Amino acid sequence: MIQTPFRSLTNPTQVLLPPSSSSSSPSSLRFSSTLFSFRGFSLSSVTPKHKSPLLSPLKSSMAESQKSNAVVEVFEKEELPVSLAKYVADVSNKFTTERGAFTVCLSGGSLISYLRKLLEPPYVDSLEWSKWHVFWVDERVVPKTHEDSNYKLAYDGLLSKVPIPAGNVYAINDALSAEGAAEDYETCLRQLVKNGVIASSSVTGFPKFDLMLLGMGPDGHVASLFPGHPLLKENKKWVTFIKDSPKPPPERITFTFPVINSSAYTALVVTGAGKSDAVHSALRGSQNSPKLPVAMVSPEGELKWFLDKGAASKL
Ligand SMILES: O=C1O[C@H](COP(=O)(O)O)[C@@H](O)[C@H](O)[C@H]1O
Repeated sequence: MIQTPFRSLTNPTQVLLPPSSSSSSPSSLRFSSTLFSFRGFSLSSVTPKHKSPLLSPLKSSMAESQKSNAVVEVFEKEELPVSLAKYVADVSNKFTTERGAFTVCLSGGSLISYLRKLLEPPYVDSLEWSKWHVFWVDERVVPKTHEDSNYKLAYDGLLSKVPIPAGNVYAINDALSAEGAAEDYETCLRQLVKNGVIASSSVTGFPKFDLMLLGMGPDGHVASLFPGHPLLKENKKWVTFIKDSPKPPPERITFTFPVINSSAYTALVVTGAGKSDAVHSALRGSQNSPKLPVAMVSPEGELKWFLDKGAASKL
């Protein structure tokens, strides 16, 4: 399937962060005081709600790793979940219409609470939930009933409240070891690619999920891919495991970067001043500084950052 640019993701209440115009950046970015565009994808209807220092051109460039198909938006606290719900709904509508299925990957942590507006009108009644197929970007190797389970978090906060068929929710097998659960999950994904539920990237050969919803830890980790960990270099497996996660619980399974970076649409949802250093490093860091995992998110499709003012405070 050929992906066409998706053009209905604007919201007139957001502040945009301009990429640098000086540039050792590989991107072909244009910036004016209220809009910037990527590969001709122009956010021309965006009107900033308030004037922000972020709107003045900055000298530094976007980190080399962040491709030109990235959009960064900074939201007022209450507006982030509103805009995120619209974004998810737009991507869902695109894929349910085009191919009769929507494959979406969830992270754990704070992300789930930012999806809360999907549970309200118009989305709760209008989305084609029966066509959703839900996966986890990463999961902790604990029983599904455990407080640390990303499945439980998503089930309690979202999945139990919408009519997604149980068979379309792909939780890990929590009876297996970390290694076994990762293998089992990859086998499941391979089967779903074979029968056409999950698309396949013609560029990378890895599964191409319709939407990847990522969070980020204060240390810059995404999924369960932590700074300096050898798993950052995994380039063959689709799903792998970690037994020494610096953030508890220690045993987890996680998508690898080739899978994360093959997705059609990716949202990186990052809030709080405690994450501002990592955000700065990813978006403004010099090409010579060590790359945080979040800076390695560089998808084949479109990447959109959803930041609050705290997370954006050092940009
Ligand atoms: O451990 C994890 O942390 C990250 C970030 O969580 P947050 O609460 O700081 O947003 C999350 O994206 C990941 O899925 C989770 O397993």
